Amino acid sequence: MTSGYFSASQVAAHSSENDCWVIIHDKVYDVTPFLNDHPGGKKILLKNAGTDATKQFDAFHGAGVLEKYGALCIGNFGEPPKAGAVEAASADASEEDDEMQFGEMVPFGDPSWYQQWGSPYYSESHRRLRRVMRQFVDREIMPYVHEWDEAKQVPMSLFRKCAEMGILASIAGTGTLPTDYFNVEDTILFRGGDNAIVNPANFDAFHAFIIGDELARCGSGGVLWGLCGGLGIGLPPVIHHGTEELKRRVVTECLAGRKTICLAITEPAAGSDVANLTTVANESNDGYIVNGEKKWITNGTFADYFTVAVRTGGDGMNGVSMLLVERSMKGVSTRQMQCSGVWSSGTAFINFDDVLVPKSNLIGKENKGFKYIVENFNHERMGIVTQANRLARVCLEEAIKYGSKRKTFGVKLVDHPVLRNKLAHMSRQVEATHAWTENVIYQTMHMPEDLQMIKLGGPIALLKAQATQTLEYCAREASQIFGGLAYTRGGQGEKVERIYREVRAYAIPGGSEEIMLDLGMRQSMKVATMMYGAKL
Ligand code: HEM
Repeated sequence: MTSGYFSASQVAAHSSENDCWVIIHDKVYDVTPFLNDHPGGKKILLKNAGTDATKQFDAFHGAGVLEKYGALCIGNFGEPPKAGAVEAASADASEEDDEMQFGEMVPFGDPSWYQQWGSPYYSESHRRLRRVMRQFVDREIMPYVHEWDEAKQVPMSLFRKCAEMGILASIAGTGTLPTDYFNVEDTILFRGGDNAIVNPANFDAFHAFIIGDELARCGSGGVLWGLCGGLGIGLPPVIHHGTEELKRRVVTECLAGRKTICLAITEPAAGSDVANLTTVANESNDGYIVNGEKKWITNGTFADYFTVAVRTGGDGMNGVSMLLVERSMKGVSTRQMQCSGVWSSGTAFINFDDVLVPKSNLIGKENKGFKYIVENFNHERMGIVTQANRLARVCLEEAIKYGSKRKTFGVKLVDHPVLRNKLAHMSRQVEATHAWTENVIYQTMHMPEDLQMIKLGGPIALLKAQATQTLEYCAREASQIFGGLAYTRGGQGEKVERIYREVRAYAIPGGSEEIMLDLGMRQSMKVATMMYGAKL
């Protein structure tokens, strides 16, 4: 893009098939090389050639299109700014960090603390972080999501960019930063001590929440699972229980975005019933010989490392261990599964065929694997809650934006009471889920860890069900509002169509809604009687 300025008459002079310019949102685009490729056709562009086509453009396109086709932009429309105006504008921008207002101000399109509501949870560093994360997602992720989804993979370059930001360390860090395994000074978010966007010494669970929430604005469970689905659940067991050698090698490489890891527990027959898994690791002189199959393994198609639940002992949960299997080991094979959603996350079927794994790849102690798996459940479920509720919010935001421009029978969609009723039900659920999430996050920061396992397990299970049912509701209602546009891939209904297909990828893994609801109540009843003395 150039920074030149063009007047209306200059643009009007370019209105032929060989030389076609249009003005959209005060920018000038030379669409000549794009005429034959325009999905809406050549004619419609020529009809608007040389004019300000903002209104027509907005009627047919989603917000990300201009970002994606930025190369067509040749300059600005109108008069160049007067001297001094640029400095004044940048002074305003630097003050923005302190502002209570941030985002597009679509009602309920962002959490309430973005819209001038007070909150005890957030300070200046949280406000700085949301701004930087938003820029990152808008530039580096949002324009490419559809492409990655169709290609069924996220590029490795995204992992490296997220590592440079410091995002990978935040995802793997279960509420704190694993600073022993990456250099904070190499990251954009955490370098510079007191002058950092977030001083690593002050990093808290709300910073991690903002990172997850802002990432999920991309509107793709595939990208989110692709980036976080292995790292957030496969790496913590290594960080917490791996040998120093494993940590130095594996954790460091994964946090640098050079290698990827996944968690392999679920099996074709046992499903997620860990106590009944059948993948075996038999001890031999040289290590363990692993045989078995794993299914629905997120990131399994591309991961370099597999944190695998294996049977090393007798039946039940006390015979389960965790082993780090490496793709480079002979006998490991993976194939992509064809799923209804989260396409770019690399869901895999995995075969282990006489894989020899050295003893040094044992994670923690033999037959203690079940404990290590359960330990990370709360963290995993809070990650799902964060993503699911933001995806629900994306559906709401998209529906409000689309409903505010689309007219039927001469009336905007949002002016039909029946439509507003849908938006109202979406809004109240998203806001309630967000407030409950913040409350639980606050508890994770102030409650001793051993108590968290007991007291928060039930509420977090219920919260997971709350978030995924909110997502299901919002995806459905947004699809109804978008009509045919949410029934086709790409275009204006792109996010809603994709999210609708991805609902099950949130409602089932990490504990299905049915199990979460039952566990949530059972656990809460137990805590009430045993810890608070309720006479039930
Ligand atoms: C820089 C200029 C433009 C670019 C880069 C562009 C790009 C695109 C893209 C990528 C699509 C596919 C759907 C989507 O991803 O949203 C599309 C569809 C379309 N565009 Fe454009 N477009 C431009 C200008 C215009 C203008 C000025 C009009 C005038 C009305 C127009 C009318 C349409 C129509 C009617 C469709 C089909 C919508 C549908 O399938 O529902 N486009 N355009």
